Amino acid sequence: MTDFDVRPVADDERRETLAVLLQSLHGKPLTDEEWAEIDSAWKTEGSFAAFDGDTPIGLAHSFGTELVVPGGGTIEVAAVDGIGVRADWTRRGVHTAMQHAQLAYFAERGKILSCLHASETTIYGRFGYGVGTRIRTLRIERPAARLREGVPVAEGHVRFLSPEEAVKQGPELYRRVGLHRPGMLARPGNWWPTMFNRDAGPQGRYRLAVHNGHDGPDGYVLYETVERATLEDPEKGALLRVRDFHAATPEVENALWRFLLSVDLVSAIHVRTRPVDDALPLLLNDSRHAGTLAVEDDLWVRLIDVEAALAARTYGAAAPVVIEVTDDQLPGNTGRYEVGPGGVRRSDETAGLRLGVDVLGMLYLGEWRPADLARSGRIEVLDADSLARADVLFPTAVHPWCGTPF
Ligand SMILES: CC(=O)SCCNC(=O)CCNC(=O)[C@H](O)C(C)(C)COP(=O)(O)OP(=O)(O)OC[C@H]1O[C@@H](n2cnc3c(N)ncnc32)[C@H](O)[C@@H]1OP(=O)(O)O
Repeated sequence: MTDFDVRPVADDERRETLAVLLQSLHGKPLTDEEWAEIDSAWKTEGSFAAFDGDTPIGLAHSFGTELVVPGGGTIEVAAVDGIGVRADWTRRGVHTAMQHAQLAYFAERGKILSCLHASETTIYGRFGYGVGTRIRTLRIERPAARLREGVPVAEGHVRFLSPEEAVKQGPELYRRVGLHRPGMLARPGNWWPTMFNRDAGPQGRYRLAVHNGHDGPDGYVLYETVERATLEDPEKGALLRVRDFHAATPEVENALWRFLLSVDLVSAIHVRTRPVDDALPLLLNDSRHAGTLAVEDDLWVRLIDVEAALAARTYGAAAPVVIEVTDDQLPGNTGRYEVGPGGVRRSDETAGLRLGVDVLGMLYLGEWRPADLARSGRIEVLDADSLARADVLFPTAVHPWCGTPF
């Protein structure tokens, strides 16, 4: 018997449930003006809230979008963009109840996968989520860092867009960049007012620098500068912090790095959300000018329909393996699957590897080598040759990367 209820969020409960989420993240409720900006974009589809009587005490919010899988195909997914429980209600099963309702809903609606960025790594594993992609945080020392001679740089020029132009042109810019890595997400219409316009729009702190090539805009970087001068060091240049950085080709990316490195009165550049295999250190005159501050978990992946998800991606050239998957929350996923370049099917054969659905989420986009997950006890190896084949089948040539905050 619980002393709270969990149910879908009604239209007229959107603002008060969002206030609970913001409070759980130590934010303030939105002003009328701020709410007006996102009102029509903050939908309720796939969102559940917990109530004590009529009072909201927790929210699990999501929106629908598409995700690129290895091989370049896209699948329909739910992006869980906000989970929070009021601090005086935590550790009483509120989140667990909202998760169960939300996962069951995703399964009923035929979602193949759900994904999220986690505030803490200890929260989501128990619900079947695993670390599907990671990010690398880079810090670049200026003014010493510059591009090496011979680095291929796209022809074109970089121009700022005004906040009004940025808000209008953001969606088209992202579309032109294209979804070119596993792990990238399409950004639906409601993503822009809630995530991008807030930073790049008229009240935002960020500048949008767009690279224009022969065929028009083909990359952009959204950044802010933070003053670092102090009484003791009045000449210290600002910190340039990158928020969103996308380019259609490596050459355009290099052109945008060249631009960032050229901004005057900047002592360091900080960029948190780069792919693990980001090429920047290799582009510089001295690779030590780009230090890696961290490699962290980024997109957490939860397979909702294991068979459909496995069938949607491609695999490396090796003979198939049979894996045995366990999923306590969505037991229909529990079973054995034969996985290989020729396709995926349910199987009655003996399994070579045994793993939980959370670990399958780690393998799914290609970020991890199965051998590393076996060494850490996450995969049970029943047949060593299956593990060797899985090491060829699952990892991708480039690291998967999301690149979209939500
Ligand atoms: C996608 C995103 O939005 S990421 C943002 C997530 N939200 C936040 O970080 C906001 C602040 N935190 C919160 O709102 C809450 O603490 C939540 C949502 C993380 C957890 O909500 P709760 O209602 O307390 O979770 P619930 O009571 O269902 O606990 C489930 C289990 O997870 C554990 N757990 C929950 N939160 C944490 C945590 N932060 N660290 C470690 N364990 C945790 C609980 O101990 C419990 O374990 P048990 O079943 O073995 O006792």
